Amino acid sequence: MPGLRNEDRRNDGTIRGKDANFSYDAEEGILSIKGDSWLETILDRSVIAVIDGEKGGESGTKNQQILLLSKLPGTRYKFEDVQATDLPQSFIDANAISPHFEHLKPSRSNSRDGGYVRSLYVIISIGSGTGEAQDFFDNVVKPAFGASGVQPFSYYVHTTDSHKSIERFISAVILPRANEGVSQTILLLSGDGGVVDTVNVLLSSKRSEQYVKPAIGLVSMGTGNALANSTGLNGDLTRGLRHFYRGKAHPMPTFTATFSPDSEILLDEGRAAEPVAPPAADAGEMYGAVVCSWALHASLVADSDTAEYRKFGSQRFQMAAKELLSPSDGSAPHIYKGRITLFKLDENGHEMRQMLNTQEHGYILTTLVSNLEENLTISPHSKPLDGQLRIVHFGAIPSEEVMKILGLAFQGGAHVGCEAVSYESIEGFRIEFDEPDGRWRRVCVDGRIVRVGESGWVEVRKNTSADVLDIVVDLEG
Ligand SMILES: Nc1ncnc2c1ncn2[C@@H]1O[C@H](COP(=O)(O)OP(=O)(O)OP(=O)(O)O)[C@@H](O)[C@H]1O
Repeated sequence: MPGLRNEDRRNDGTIRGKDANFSYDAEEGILSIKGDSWLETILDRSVIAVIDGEKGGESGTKNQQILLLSKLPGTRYKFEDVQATDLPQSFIDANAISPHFEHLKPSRSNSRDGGYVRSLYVIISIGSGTGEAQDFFDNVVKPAFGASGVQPFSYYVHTTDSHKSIERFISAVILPRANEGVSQTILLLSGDGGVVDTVNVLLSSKRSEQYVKPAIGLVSMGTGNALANSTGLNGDLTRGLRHFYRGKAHPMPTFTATFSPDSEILLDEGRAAEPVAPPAADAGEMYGAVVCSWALHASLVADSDTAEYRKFGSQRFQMAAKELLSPSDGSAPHIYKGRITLFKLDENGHEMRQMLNTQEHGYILTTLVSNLEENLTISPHSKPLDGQLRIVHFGAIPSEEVMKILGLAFQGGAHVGCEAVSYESIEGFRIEFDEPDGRWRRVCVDGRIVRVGESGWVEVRKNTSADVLDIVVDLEG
């Protein structure tokens, strides 16, 4: 790498108490370690962070810690606090713990009554994905915190005990303190659901003048992990923990979906429902950070949200899509009917409305993120946290063509080049449904399903003024 002195990349030092020669390949992110009769390599992608010590003693030796994660067979991980001296400076720089992480260590100076003020929370969503969150906390997060000076007495752990658990915790603990002006950080071990629950509580509640946005770190434990996959949090081997140690807080883009009064959120695999709108209100609001869709996408998310389908992980979406496109009873795939109006800005920044010229639809989805799953690039032009709402739409086209388009979405988002697909940046949209059967009026807001009332409507807009939450991400990493 130009500009680097050789000793930045190559050093003699020690690791785990043994003499070693280090050489660091900054392009590949690989530290090669040569001992007497052994060799080891450490990938940046497996390093949560490096903590650099002070120079000490007459020799001027520098002590360092590498917080290292190794994947064991199956879903388990091993954390190691590797003690080293005189690591190459370029390796330290590429993996250094963020100065912002220091704020997570409590100090008496910000205490209220001589004790420590706890403003770090860990939420373990044990229902996420395939249920790895508790194990990851016990075997990785807790020891990594300990190794970096964040002791158990200085943070509060909340383990979920129901699907309402995160919402209740945010309402009862985080929101009141944010309204008192306390700066809080939450490490969330969950899928998108935990973030969306947090966004919904914060956006739907009254916030005081003193409100201080909480910051969340995300350890991705879900099935789709759209947020983690779209912000780069899943780009390493630490499930996002590396970003929590090395990143900075960035505003989290969100949108509001407003529904006509008799719309209901479906619960318990569609067997139960609760109204979106409070009683007597003329509309109900929900908030999202990922996606709002209708037609094929919403139907496949809804149909596949059963205990039976969930066993198949993210495969469940493709299985449900197949059934919708080629129903096993031999019937034709459904054509979704409704009027769609897009809200866009003209060149002077004024909002204008554009009605789609077809009232028959196959797919309509608007999103703030690039990837709905690791390999499903639904919006290839979206950049991490860019705050742009983008729409993907196609009309009623044959199932074979739909399959082809969906397949291209798994090839880096090539579907947006198809003639049948329209793809652009918008401020929002409105759908007025023309569907007598409630099954085809199901709308997906970040995985939750709303059945819009008959002849009802939904309006989605990105939130340009309400900025209620930060997310800790290392966008340069
Ligand atoms: N202890 C629990 N009991 C019942 N439900 C829970 C519990 N913990 C979490 N849940 C629920 O499980 C669901 C998990 O959602 P989450 O988004 O975290 O994971 P996912 O759906 O697997 O991933 P993704 O949204 O990224 O695809 C949420 O609805 C959450 O409220």
